[in-house]
Amino acid sequence: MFRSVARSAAGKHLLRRGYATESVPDRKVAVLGAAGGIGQPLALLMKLNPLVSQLALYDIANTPGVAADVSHVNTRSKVAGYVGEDQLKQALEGCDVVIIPAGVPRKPGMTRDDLFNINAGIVKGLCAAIAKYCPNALVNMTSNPVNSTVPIAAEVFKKAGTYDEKKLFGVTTLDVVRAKTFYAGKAKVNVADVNVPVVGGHAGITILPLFSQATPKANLPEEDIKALTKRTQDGGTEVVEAKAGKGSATLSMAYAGAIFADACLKGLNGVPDVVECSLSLNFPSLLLR
Ligand SMILES: NC(=O)C1=CN([C@@H]2O[C@H](COP(=O)(O)OP(=O)(O)OC[C@H]3O[C@@H](n4cnc5c(N)ncnc54)[C@H](O)[C@@H]3O)[C@@H](O)[C@H]2O)C=CC1
Ligand SMILES: O=C([O-])CC(=O)C(=O)O
Repeated sequence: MFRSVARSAAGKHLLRRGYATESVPDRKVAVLGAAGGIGQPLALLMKLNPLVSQLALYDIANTPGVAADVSHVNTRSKVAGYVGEDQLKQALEGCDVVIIPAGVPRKPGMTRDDLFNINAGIVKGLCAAIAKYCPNALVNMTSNPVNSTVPIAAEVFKKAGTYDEKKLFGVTTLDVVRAKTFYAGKAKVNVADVNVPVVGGHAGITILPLFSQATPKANLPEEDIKALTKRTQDGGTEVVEAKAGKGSATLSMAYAGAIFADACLKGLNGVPDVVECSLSLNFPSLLLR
């Protein structure tokens, strides 16, 4: 299991498109788990994205209120809230991108793997519905443990005959966001100029920030690189402990999820050279090594 780079398959004839609403195609995005700690700010950020024309907010509870609230923001997309399994079909039909932050977050003392029993079942059910109602959508898996929920989704899609490895992503953008922030602080460079590729998975030592490839170059000493690597790997735990039982990262995760979804939409729209790290099962032969 390792991380791949999501690239747009841009045809030569496709123009780089900006954000002018008149020129961008219609795109439907669904957020599953939209009433949660990540779901709500993510819904707002996707409402602010001019590449989205329809925004479907699905949860097992509380989405009518979230949808009514977000729908008043004066941006392009039309917002609809869907609540309960009976409305999942409507939420998913016609989707181009489905973002899944549904499931329980961890508390201090837990690992992401401790969430497996509950979240595996949630993700399995949602992916079965995706296979049925929007089999061509890009799926941005956010629910933890991402290292396991992505393979679960892949198996559900394989069983349904809809699996496309290029369309299933484990959202690891928060590791990139953290690596960029921590590196900029240590290297004393403008964070807006920083790029740090992060490969691997999304738990502990499977998170591999490549500070040797970071730009702008800073020639940090080995001990600084080690400390930055550890802080990036432990970033989720840092937030879980600071929240002291009230959940895990939500705001920074919503930001990261919105960045990754925006990259997906740009890729679908044919924008060239869109590059974001994500967990992918694209190269299964590497799993055997
Ligand atoms: N990939 C990453 O980098 C990160 C992943 N996470 C993960 O994201 C997940 C969500 O975290 P939070 O939003 O903080 O949790 P939360 O508990 O605040 O929200 C989760 C939402 O999922 C909903 N939900 C539960 N079962 C559902 C189902 N069957 N269908 C649709 N919605 C359902 C709940 O009603 C709730 O509104 C957790 O598993 C957490 O570990 C959190 C931070 C970063
Ligand atoms: O640590 C957690 O449980 C949530 C998460 O994945 C992160 O913040 O990276």
